[in-house]
Amino acid sequence: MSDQRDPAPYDALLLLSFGGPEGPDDVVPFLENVTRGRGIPTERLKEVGQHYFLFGGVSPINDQNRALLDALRKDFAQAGLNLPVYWGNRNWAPYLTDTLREMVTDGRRHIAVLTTSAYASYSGCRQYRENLADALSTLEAEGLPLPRVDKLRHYFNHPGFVEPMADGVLAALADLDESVRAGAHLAFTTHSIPDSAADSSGPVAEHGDGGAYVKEHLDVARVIIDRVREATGIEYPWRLVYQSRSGAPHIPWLEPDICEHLEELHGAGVPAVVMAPIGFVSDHMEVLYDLDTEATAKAAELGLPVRRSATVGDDPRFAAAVRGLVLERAATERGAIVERCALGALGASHDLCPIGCCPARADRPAAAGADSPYA
Ligand SMILES: CC1=C(CCC(=O)O)c2cc3nc(cc4[nH]c(cc5[nH]c(cc1n2)c(C)c5CCC(=O)O)c(CCC(=O)O)c4C)C(CCC(=O)O)=C3C
Ligand SMILES: [Fe+2]
Repeated sequence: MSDQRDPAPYDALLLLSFGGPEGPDDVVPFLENVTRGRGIPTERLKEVGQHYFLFGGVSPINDQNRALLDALRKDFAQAGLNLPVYWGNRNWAPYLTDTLREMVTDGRRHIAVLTTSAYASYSGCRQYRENLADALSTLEAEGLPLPRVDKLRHYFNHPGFVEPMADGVLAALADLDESVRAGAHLAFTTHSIPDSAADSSGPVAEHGDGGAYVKEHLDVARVIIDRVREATGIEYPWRLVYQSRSGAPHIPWLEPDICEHLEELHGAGVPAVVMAPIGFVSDHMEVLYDLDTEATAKAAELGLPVRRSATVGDDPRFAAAVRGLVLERAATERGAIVERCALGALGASHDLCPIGCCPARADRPAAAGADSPYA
């Protein structure tokens, strides 16, 4: 049994997130950062800009990350784990490169990285690894010592991620009127991605046709359905559906969209729906706009009662799970054999993305994987 407080070889944890605007003037430059070289239609960008302006130009994601940082620091302190926690983003301040520079200047040399993205996919994994490689190359050009960065495994099936979501679904069901509750459907939602990105997601050797992204979400949905059945005695009908599609209409993305799904359920006489955004770690703009605003308005128009279940956010069980992931990886790096907890059928995800995992459209270096040009 390894020491439950020994983070060696790690000397810091980096919380790596997406970033978001903090006021109206930030919205357009933020969207430019996000979409550089991605070929998203201008119409879609204007529309997404409007979603942000509707909320005063402020993305909820930054305060959610600040809350998660507090939760992590509190959890580490209570557990006697002495490991400083930093925060950097891909698309807005505090920028990843600036945070990594600060970490190196503070003497950090072996960094564990937690991304606010739980599942495998280009957008949820390799793109973060590409940004890590870009940041390392900037530090290298500045003549700074390079830290080693290790990305923690995907935690979609970690109990500290799934259990708070299962509780959230139970709470949302309990909030429905009794007259419709027993007939309700559960709609698990996640970010739509291009079919091509879904098919090539994760290590293909492990997941084969269809890729890891959809399989991982289905596995989480089944665990939650089981928990809900244990708690209520009801096996609720469910489906995995998608939201937040962008990209040109002629390119196939994962479907159906949540709004279409609500229409279909309503047409079939379903009396109520719980929308469970299992693809999101906190209440991102996609949750606040695409579900709480758009899909909720669609449901109101149909006269269909809906509830949206909570995301994990800064739940103390999630903070404890992050501590577990750091200690698990630290022990692995020290050569110890460790228990890797995971719910569902897929088992714990890999530590190191193998070559060809979530291939990109362009040949770009990515750090923290088997194909990393860095140590
Ligand atoms: C899988 C996935 C996650 C989950 C993994 C993770 O969390 O990283 C995620 C997260 C997020 N996506 C976010 C915002 C945006 N994503 C966009 C565009 C895109 N996302 C994609 C996928 C994903 N995105 C894809 C395939 C595109 C098309 C362009 C491309 O191929 O790259 C665009 C451009 C406009 C639009 O098209 O919507 C914006 C503004 C925010 C911040 C929200 C906030 O402010 O709270 C967060 C957390
Ligand atoms: Fe996105």
